[in-house]
Amino acid sequence: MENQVIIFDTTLRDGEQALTASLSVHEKLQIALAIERLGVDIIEAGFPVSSPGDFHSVQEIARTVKNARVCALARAVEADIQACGDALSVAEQFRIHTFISTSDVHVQQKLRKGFDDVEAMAINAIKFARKFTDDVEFSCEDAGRTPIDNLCRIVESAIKAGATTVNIPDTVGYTLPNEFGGIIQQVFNRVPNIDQAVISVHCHNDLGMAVANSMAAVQAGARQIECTINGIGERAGNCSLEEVAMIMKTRQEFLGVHTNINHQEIARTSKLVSQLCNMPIQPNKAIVGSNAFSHSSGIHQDGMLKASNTYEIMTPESVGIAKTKLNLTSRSGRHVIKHRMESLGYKETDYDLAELYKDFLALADKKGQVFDDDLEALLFNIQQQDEKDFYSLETLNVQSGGGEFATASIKLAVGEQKVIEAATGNGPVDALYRAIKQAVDVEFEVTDYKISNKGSGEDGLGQAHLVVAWQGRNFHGYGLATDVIEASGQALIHCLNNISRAQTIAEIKEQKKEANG
Ligand SMILES: CC(=O)SCCNC(=O)CCNC(=O)[C@H](O)C(C)(C)COP(=O)(O)OP(=O)(O)OC[C@H]1O[C@@H](n2cnc3c(N)ncnc32)[C@H](O)[C@@H]1OP(=O)(O)O
Ligand SMILES: CC(C)C(=O)C(=O)O
Repeated sequence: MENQVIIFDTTLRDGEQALTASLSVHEKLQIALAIERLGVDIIEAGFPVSSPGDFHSVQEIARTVKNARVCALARAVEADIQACGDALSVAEQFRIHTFISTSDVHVQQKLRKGFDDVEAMAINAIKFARKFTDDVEFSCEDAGRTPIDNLCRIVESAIKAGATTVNIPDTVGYTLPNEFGGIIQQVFNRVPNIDQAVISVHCHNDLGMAVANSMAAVQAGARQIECTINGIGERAGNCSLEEVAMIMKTRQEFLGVHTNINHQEIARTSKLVSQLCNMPIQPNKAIVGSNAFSHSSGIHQDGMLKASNTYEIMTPESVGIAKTKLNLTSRSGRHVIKHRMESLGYKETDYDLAELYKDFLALADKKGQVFDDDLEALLFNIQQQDEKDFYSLETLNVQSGGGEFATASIKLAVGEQKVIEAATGNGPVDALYRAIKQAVDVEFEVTDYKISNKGSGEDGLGQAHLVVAWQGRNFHGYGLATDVIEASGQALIHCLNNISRAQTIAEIKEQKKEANG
């Protein structure tokens, strides 16, 4: 049996059906070109009869894409097939994909026909499509719920009528992997002319089994998987392309099959589709989620530092992601802290690991993830332990709401002095930050500001995270208070104190250098 699995991408057809905003022709072309670069074999570009816009984009994609075969979808209706033929004829080679439902519920309730009528429509549609191209795919919609005798009967008739690919969709994501694999197996065992067509599968993810069902089908002999980037598609989506591609790469020895996918293109194709389709990717999504190659707990991080294959079955580089991330959290251990300090340029003799780790845990318990800048700030704090904070916010008054601008007045302790300032801004935080900037002699720039809540209900606290840039370095600060404006003020003061400590350390280093000649 052929061991290449054909990857049929339907991001622009089934994926596009689930979008809330329509994609322009230019955006669809951009996606098609990225998918072509990814190395898919077939691109299903749309449903030309559905609108002039879709007809035009299918035509543009068919005209432009050269390294993948372009395909378009049609009901078992001649006008739909004619529209596919017209849109695709600009390409040298193309595929027409026609379909009709075969399950009892669809045939009786939706199409309001008998199975014999449906079979006749399928045969007619396939024969008509063959007038435009010799590459015709036929799908038995809702095959997963179709009585097996009917399924085998229509597959045989479709192949006899000229279908070169026959697709068995689990349209509503209903089957279990061994059940779906069993259906494919039975089709192979019972359809006499099965060797004259490629058997394809198209699984939906309503019960989260689209990928597992597709892989079970491949193990039963299917040689085409229909899938989408990031698994987008009707309802809970389709089988995710990046997942099946990486399963077949990572478990190649076990499965004995391969694809033509350029795996290193996966991450950037996924980002492009997510951005253009306005469909964010969940952080824990396999392969392309922002957490897919991040490790957060001490035991895992220690393992990763000793040998990355302890916790990674594939490398981030293999899918085009720059590198593994080791997140510093209160579940991290000493090994990763030491490693991170090394990467920040500190030798073990520059600090006391036990002391730094104690402070790190206290901070991580309070704020969740600890960043490199926080870690350095902790070190500065330890080195300057006897010195109290240079800046502290003593009082704060902010007025905002309704008017054109907000005002803030503050009393700030700056070393031994008390400084009073007031400023206006386009919002309360802007006014407050302007007042603080006036009170301190530091040229900083806020580069990131995030507010989140800790806890819920009346006891909930506002937590502000801030990154400010000063002299080419980033300083991170946070503030926690019941009032989000106060939390924002504390976060900036925290950054300023970290800058002040960095300044002092730099001065001490400079003095030492001068003293040593
Ligand atoms: C499982 C899938 O994802 S299938 C693909 C789904 N994609 C789409 O539907 C997107 C594009 N669709 C459209 O633009 C429109 O639905 C069109 C142009 C196809 C049809 O529009 P309309 O003519 O207004 O019909 P409408 O969508 O309301 O109803 C569908 C009709 O097609 C029939 N139909 C559904 N599937 C098929 C099929 N495979 N073959 C033949 N007829 C079908 C239905 O029975 C219904 O017919 P009826 O009008 O006699 O009751
Ligand atoms: C048209 C077919 C392939 C389909 O989208 C489905 O059954 O989900």
